[in-house]
Amino acid sequence: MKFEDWEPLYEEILDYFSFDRDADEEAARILADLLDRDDLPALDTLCRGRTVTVCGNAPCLPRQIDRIEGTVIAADAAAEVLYTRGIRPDAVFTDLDGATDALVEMNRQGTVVVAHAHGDNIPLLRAWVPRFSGPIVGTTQAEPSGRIHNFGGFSDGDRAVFAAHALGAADVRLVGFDLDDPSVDPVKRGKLIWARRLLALLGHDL
Ligand SMILES: Nc1ncnc2c1ncn2[C@@H]1O[C@H](COP(=O)(O)OP(=O)(O)OP(=O)(O)O)[C@@H](O)[C@H]1O
Ligand SMILES: Nc1nc2c(c(=O)[nH]1)N=C(CO)CN2
Ligand SMILES: [Mg+2]
Repeated sequence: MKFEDWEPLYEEILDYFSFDRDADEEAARILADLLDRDDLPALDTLCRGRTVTVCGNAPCLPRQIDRIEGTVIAADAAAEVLYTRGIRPDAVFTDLDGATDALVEMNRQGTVVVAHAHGDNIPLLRAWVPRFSGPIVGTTQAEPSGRIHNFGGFSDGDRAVFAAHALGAADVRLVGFDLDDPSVDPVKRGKLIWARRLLALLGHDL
């Protein structure tokens, strides 16, 4: 999605959650300074013309693992659910609130980390980004610039789906998405409401 098409949705999201655009922009600048590389070509190769399965972290994910096909992209903590079951994801979209040493190890083995900067994760960016030795791509939900990309989408899972489409995946499948999950807290509930609206724009009706 082009930023000019994303920006009105982004403004609505900022308003909905009372997030601060200046803080998001500051986070993007900090991430740009922390990164010495842009492994977008690796992420592009994983997606372009391929079947891509994006794994969300709903409680149903373990039961749906047998539906995974093609390139495996995990949304944040879904990566560990997969890894502990013998699947190392090809890429992980994360704002680093679910980051662990296991993600550093997956990245060392070749998993592309797609690290997202926003106004509420600046300390996490500083703590984790320097630890990744493998392929890494930086994203923002604000205006993209240089090596900091914006494919559209908001939460880790829907950003992964937006990126797969933007990078020319032939088919994008979703597993581990339960947008009516009653076990989530109110902020997460809001994020899942937005996920449903955003994913519908790409033809994923969940
Ligand atoms: N029922 C669900 N509970 C949690 N995540 C879900 C669910 N359904 C889909 N997802 C997707 O899986 C992603 C990763 O989930 P995780 O529990 O790791 O969340 P998170 O890192 O706290 O999310 P975020 O940082 O995006 O708020 C979410 O961002 C969301 O897009
Ligand atoms: N400012 C801000 N932006 C976000 C946040 C958040 O908590 N704060 N959570 C997100 C979910 O991945 C995505 N973007
Ligand atoms: Mg997260």
